[in-house]
Amino acid sequence: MDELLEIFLKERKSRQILIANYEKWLNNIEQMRSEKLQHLISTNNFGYRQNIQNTIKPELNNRISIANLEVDKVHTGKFLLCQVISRCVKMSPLFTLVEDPEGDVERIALYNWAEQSAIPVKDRKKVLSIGEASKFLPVGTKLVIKNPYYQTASSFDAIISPDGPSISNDFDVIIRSDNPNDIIVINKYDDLLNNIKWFRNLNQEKEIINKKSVYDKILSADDFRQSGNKYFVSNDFVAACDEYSNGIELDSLNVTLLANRAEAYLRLNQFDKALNDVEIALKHEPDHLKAAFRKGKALCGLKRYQEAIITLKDLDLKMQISTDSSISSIKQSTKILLKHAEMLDSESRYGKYDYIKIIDEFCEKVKLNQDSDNWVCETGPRLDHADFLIDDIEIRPVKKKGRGWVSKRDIPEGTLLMVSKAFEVVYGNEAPLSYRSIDFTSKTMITATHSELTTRIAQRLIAEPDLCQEVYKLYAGPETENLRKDLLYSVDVRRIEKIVKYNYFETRDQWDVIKHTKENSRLTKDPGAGLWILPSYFNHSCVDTNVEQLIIGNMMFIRSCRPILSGEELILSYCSRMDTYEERSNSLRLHGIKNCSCRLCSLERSESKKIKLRQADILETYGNSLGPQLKSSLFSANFNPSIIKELIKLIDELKDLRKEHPDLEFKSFEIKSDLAAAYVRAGNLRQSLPVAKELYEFVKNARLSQFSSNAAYQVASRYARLNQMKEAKEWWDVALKELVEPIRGKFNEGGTNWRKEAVYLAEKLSPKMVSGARNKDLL
Ligand SMILES: C[S@@+](CC[C@H](N)C(=O)[O-])C[C@H]1O[C@@H](n2cnc3c(N)ncnc32)[C@H](O)[C@@H]1O
Repeated sequence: MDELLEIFLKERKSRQILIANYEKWLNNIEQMRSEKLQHLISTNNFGYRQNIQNTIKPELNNRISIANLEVDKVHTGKFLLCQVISRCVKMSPLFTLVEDPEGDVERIALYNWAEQSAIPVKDRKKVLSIGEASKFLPVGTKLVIKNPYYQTASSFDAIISPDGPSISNDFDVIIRSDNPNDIIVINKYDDLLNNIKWFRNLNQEKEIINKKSVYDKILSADDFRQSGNKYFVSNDFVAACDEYSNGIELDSLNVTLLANRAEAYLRLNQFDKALNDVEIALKHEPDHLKAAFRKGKALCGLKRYQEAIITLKDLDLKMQISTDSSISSIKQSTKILLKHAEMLDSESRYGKYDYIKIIDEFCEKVKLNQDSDNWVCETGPRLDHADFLIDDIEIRPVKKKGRGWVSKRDIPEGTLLMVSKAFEVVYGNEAPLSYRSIDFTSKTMITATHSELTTRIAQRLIAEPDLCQEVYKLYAGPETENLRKDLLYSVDVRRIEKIVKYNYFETRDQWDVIKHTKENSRLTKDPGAGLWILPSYFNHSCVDTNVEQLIIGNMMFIRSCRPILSGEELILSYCSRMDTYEERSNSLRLHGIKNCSCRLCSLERSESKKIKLRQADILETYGNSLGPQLKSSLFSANFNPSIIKELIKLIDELKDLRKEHPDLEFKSFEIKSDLAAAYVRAGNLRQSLPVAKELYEFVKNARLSQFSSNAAYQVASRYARLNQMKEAKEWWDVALKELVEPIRGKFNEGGTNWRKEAVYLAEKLSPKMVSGARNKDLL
C-alpha cells in the first residue's frame, strides 16, 4: 500500500498519457453492451436542479492550477478554471477530462450535477450513451470548479470491471465535486476569461442541455403543473419539484402548485420545504384539505408530533361535519395518519414501541425480487418510527476518548436507552460496485458502500443545509481541522468521508430474514453501512461492554446489557471479541483506535511469547487438521470417535493457558461446539448435554447475544431427543427469550402470556428454529 501511495505522490501522468488513457476508456465503454455496465448504476436517483448561476464572482487570485492540487485535500476557497477537452460518461458521477490554462490535464467527477429531469425517464436507470452524456458538458465548455477536492479513486479500467477495483492496484487521482453550486459554467464573454490564454483554443461545441429551452413553448403556470404531475406519477419527484417551482415562479400564490410541490418535497423527505409550501397555501385557502393533510405529514417528518396531532385532529373534525362524499379517501387517510402521529409521539416520549408491528414491517420490506437483487419495496427495509432518548444519559467529555455517553443515574439491565433512525443507510445491493477511493491517512480503501453512503449524506445536506451542523459535529479523525464558520452549511465531502469512516455501523442481517441466494449475492458480499447520529457518540471496548445495539432495518435500538451505575461510561463494541487480537486491532484501527485498552487487549498484549505461540499452535492444529477432519466425517460412515479425546485435549489446554482469566477465554468456543456435535455423532447424547450447556453459559457470559438463542435451542433439542420433555421445554423457553428479549426488552417475571408474542416474533425472525422446535414437540 505504501508503494501505491508513493506512486500517487510522484508526478502526475503526462497530458498525453492521460488523454490517451481516457480516450481508450471511452472506446471500451462504447463497445460494451449496456447490460455489462449495469453494476455501475446506483439505486440512488437523486437529481439536483442548479440554482441560477452564482452571482459571487471567483477572484482570479484564488485560482489554483491542476499542477498545484494536493492529493486528499479539499482546496477550500480556491477554484479551478478549466475547459472540457473530451466527451463525458455518466455513471453515479459525470466523468470527463479537463485541461487548465497551463495545459495540465485531469479527469473530473461531478456528483449531483447532471439534472435528473434532463435525462429521459426511460434512461434514468441506465448508463447513458456517451453522446447523450456529453450534452451535459460539451467539449470546449469552460468551467469553474470551486473548492476542488483532489482524491484517489478507481482507475478508469477498474471502474468498468464487473468486480470493481481491488485494493492492490487500479487507483488513480481525480478531481471531485459533490456540490452542484460549486460548479459554474462560464460564458465565453465572461470577464474572468479576459486575460486567460488556453493551451488549446477550443470553442464550446454545442449548447449545454438546458431544460428551459426544452420548454420554450410552455408559458402558463398550469402547463408547469401538468408537466410536474407527469414527473410525479413516474416517481421523479425532483423533476416534479422543478416543474412546480417553474409554475410558482409565474404564479406565486397558486395553492394547487404549492400543495403539489409540498407532496413532492415530502416524497424527497424535505420536510421543511414541504411545511413552508403548505403554510403559504393554507394562509390563502385555510380549507384546503390536502394542504392540511400534508402539513400533518411534514410535521411528523420534522418530529413535531404534537403539532401534527393537533393539525390532523382539526382536519378530521372539519371533515366529519362535511357531507361531501368525494372526500372519503382523504378522510380515511387522515385517520390513519393521525394514528401514526400518535404512535410516533408515544414512541418518542415514552420509548413505547410496538415490536410486533416493527418486525412485521421489517419482514415485509426486507423482501427481494426473485430475479434481481433489488428490494421489492422500493425503499428497502427503511422504517418510519420515532427516535427516543432516555433522560438518564448524556454526552460528556471522556478521558482519552473525546466525548462519550455517560449515565446520570443507576440504570437497570435491559433498559431501552436510545432509539435512533439512520441519518442515511446504504444496503449492500444499493451501491454501484464501480466507484471506490482511498483514505490516505489510514491507507485503507473506502468501499463502494461507504462511498455511496458519503454521496447520499452529501445529497441530503445539499437539500437540507440545516442538517450540516449535527453531522459535522461528529468525530472526523485527529487530522481533520475544525470547520470554518463560513463553511458550516456547505457540503464538504472529504469531511463526510471521514465522518463515515469513524462513525459508521454495519447493517448486517442478524436473523435469517434475508434469504441469501446467488442472485442477491451483493447483499451477502457487502453488509451495508449507515450513519446514526446519537449512537455515534458511544465509545468502544472489546469486552466489559454495558450496552448493546440492535439494528432493525434503519432503526437502531440501544439497551443496557447489565446494570449500570451513575457516572459510568456507556460502552459498546465496534468489533467481535471472538476475533483474534490482530483482527480486532485491524478493525479498530479503521475506527481510529490505535491501542485499545480494554481488559482483553491489555491481557493479550501482556501474554508471553510462549503462551501466544502455544495458542496459535493449538488453533492451527484445530483449523487445519481436526476441524476439517471432523466436519467431513460428521455425516459420513468414517467418523472416528477418538477425535473427541483430541478435541477435549485442545480445549483443556486453551483453558489452562488463560486460567487466570477464565472469562476472557474465547478461543475454545468453536472447538467446543464441534465437540458437542461429535458427541451427538458418536451417539452419546448425554455427554453432549453438559458441553452444550457450557456453550450456552459461555455465550451468555461473553454477551454474544447473537449466538445465545441458538445455544439454548441446542440444549433443548438434546433434551428432546433424550425424551426429557420437561427440561426440553424449559430450555426452549430460554431460547425464545434469548431471541426476542434483545428486541423488545425483558418479559415480566412469572407471566405466561409472553410465549405467544415470543413465538410470533421467532417465527418471523428464525423460522428454521421454530419449525425444528415444532417437529420436536417443543411448542
Ligand atoms: C464513533 S466515535 C465515538 C465518539 C467520539 N469519542 C467523539 O468524541 O465523538 C469513535 C472515536 O472515538 C474514540 N474512541 C472510541 N473508543 C475508544 C477507545 N476505547 N479508546 C480510545 N479512543 C476511543 C476514537 O477516537 C474513535 O475514532
